[in-house]
Amino acid sequence: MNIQDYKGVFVFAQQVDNVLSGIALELVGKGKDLAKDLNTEVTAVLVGSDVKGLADELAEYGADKVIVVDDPELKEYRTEPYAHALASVINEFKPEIFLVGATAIGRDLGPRVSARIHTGLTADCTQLDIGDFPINPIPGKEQLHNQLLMTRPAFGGNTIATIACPDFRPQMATVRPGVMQKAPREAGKKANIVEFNPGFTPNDKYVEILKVVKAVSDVADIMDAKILVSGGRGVGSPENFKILEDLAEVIGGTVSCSRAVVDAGWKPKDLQVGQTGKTVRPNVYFAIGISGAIQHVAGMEEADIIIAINKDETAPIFDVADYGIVGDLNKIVPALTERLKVELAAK
Ligand SMILES: Cc1cc2nc3c(=O)[nH]c(=O)nc-3n(C[C@H](O)[C@H](O)[C@H](O)COP(=O)(O)OP(=O)(O)OC[C@H]3O[C@@H](n4cnc5c(N)ncnc54)[C@H](O)[C@@H]3O)c2cc1C
Repeated sequence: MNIQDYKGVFVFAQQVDNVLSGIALELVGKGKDLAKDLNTEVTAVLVGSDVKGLADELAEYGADKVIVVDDPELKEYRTEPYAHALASVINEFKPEIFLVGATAIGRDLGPRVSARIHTGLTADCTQLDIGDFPINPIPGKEQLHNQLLMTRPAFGGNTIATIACPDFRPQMATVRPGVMQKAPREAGKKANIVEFNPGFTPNDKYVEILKVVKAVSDVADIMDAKILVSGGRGVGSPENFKILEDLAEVIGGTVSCSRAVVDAGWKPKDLQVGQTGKTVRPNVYFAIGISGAIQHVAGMEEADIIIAINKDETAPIFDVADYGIVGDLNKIVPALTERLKVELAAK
C-alpha cells in the first residue's frame, strides 16, 4: 500500500427509506473541518436505491463531492451489498480518511469494510482531530504529521484513548451520533456528483428481507430536544418523576434520565443520556438527583447551559454545571416550577 496515493476525507452518508440520517450531516460537518486542516475536500458516499435526489442536501450541508452508488440491490440495508459498495468505493477512489456513523447500521458496516480493505478502525469515537503521531515525540521514533487522531472512551469510560492508524489507509472511524455538529445549511450550494456502480450480483449469500416491521416509539427523541429535564436515582421513584414532568411541561422541555433510572426500570432506555445512552446537546440541561458519573457526563457536557440540583455539594455534577443548587430536589423542583409558571404567565 502506498499511503501517498490516498487523498481526501470521505464520509458514509447513511440514509434510511431515502431520508438522510442526522449522522450523515454531522459527519459532513466534521469531515469539512478535517478536510480544511488537510487542505483537501470532503466527499459524501451515498448508497441506496433511487437516492441521487439526496445529493443536493449533502452539498448544502458542505459536501464538495458526492459519490452515488445506486442499485436496486441497495434498497434496504443489508450487510453484504452495502459492504461491497463501500469497499469498492474505497478501492476505486482511495480516500485518506473514511468516517461512518456509530449507528446500528454503521456498527455493522464499518468493521466489515475495514477488514475487507485491510485497514484499522477506531469504533465509537467522540473526538477527531488532525495532528502529530505519536502526540509527544519519542526519542528515536519518527513523528508523523497530519494523522487522524481518533479519541474514544475506553475501559468503561474510566479513561480516554487517542488512537491513530499510521501504517494503513484509509484511517477509519465510527463516530457517535449527536457528538459532531452539522454545518449551517447553504441553500443552493452544489457538489460535484459522481455516479459509481461496482456491480451487484444477487446471490444466495445475501440476506433476504421478507418483511420490515418499523419500531413505533411513543417517547420523544431526546437528541432533538432544546431543553432536557433529566432525573437520576436521587428522584427516588418512578412516580416522583411527576415533579420533573411538571417542570418540563412549564418550560417546554423533555424528560430524560441517567442509566441508574433505566436499570431500575423507572424509564425506558430511549431516554438514557450518557456513554451507553444518547449524546445530547440541548440549550439547557437540568441534572436533577444525578451524581455526575463520567459515563453520564460524556453524554451531556456539550449542553449550552447545565443546571444541577443535588443535595450533596461534593457531587461531581457540580464540576460541569453552569448553575448549581444544593438541596432537596423534592422542595426545589416544585418551587422552581411554580416560580417559572408565574414568570412565564407575566410575559
Ligand atoms: C460501562 C458503563 C457505562 C455506563 N453508561 C452510563 C450512561 O450511559 N449513562 C449514565 O447515566 N450512567 C452510565 N453508567 C453508570 C454511571 O457510572 C453511574 O452509575 C450512573 O450515572 C449513576 O446514576 P445517577 O447519577 O442517577 O445515580 P447516583 O450516582 O446514585 O446519584 C444519585 C444522586 O442523587 C442525589 N440525591 C439523592 N437524593 C436527593 C434529593 N432528595 N435531592 C437532591 N439530590 C439527591 C445524590 O446526592 C446523588 O448525587 C455507566 C457505567 C458503566 C460502567
